[in-house]
Amino acid sequence: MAATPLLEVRGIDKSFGPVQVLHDVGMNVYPGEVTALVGDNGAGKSTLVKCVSGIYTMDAGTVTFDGEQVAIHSPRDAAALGIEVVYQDLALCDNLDIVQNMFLGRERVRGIVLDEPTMEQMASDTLASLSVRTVKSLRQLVASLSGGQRQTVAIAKAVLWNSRIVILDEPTAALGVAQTAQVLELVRRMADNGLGVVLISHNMNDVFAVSDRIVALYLGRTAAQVKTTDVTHSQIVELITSGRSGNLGLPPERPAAAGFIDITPPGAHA
Ligand SMILES: Nc1ncnc2c1ncn2[C@@H]1O[C@H](COP(=O)(O)OP(=O)(O)OP(=O)(O)O)[C@@H](O)[C@H]1O
Repeated sequence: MAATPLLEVRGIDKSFGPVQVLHDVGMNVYPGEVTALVGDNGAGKSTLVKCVSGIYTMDAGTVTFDGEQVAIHSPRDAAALGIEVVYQDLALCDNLDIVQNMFLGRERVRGIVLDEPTMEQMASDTLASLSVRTVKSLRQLVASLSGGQRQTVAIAKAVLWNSRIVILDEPTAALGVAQTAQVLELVRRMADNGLGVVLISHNMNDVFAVSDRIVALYLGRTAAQVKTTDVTHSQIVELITSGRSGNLGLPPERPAAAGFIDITPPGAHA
């Protein structure tokens, strides 16, 4: 596990008109780790991710990437840093095959024709790097894939672009037990390959099965950022539902009002 965050967001405020949705939000994402982003419906998870991925402009706050403060004004800025988001609807085209989907909008060309062999090789290498064995042919239409396979293609598509951080929005929400296990394995493997992975999830089993850290949002504020091994299911549920957990033993010098709480003892990140 890394000592230095790959992505560090601090003090993010975001309002829609008169309604402030994010208040002084902070989150660290470490390379080689899965950071679960949890919170009740409307807590601000999607809004935070949209700020980090350049879809929304934040009203205040800083983003540090790889130790340098950066400005993310558009999805293009985020992609240039290697931040990719896999949304719940997956945005795959049913009438295209796996390779076509993975390169959609970023096709490789040789001269005036598409460089199919290179794209196929890159798609194949990416799936192999993730140890994906569930896809039979790269030329299969996405329409013929199961939910888990579609999720796999969407994740591989995000990983393909020299990504450093991949943010997954509820990747197992529509999946059965076996497919959920496969996708969680994939999530773990991405982190093991050195990526910083952010997993938005309402499913505490998934969160505890695969994450290294948990960031809990409550009513648009960071209620806690903790190592997964330092907390229990019920403490996280308490944080999600009330914004506090009496059992967490938060240090008094870092009260909840600071908006960013990391109960990991200093030096224990490594
Ligand atoms: N474009 C928008 N305009 C106005 N309000 C918005 C907009 N997007 C989100 N909100 C509001 O911001 C708050 C946070 O929403 P957000 O979608 O970020 O929460 P979430 O934690 O992702 O929830 P869920 O788990 O239900 O997806 C909600 O009260 C929501 O109604």
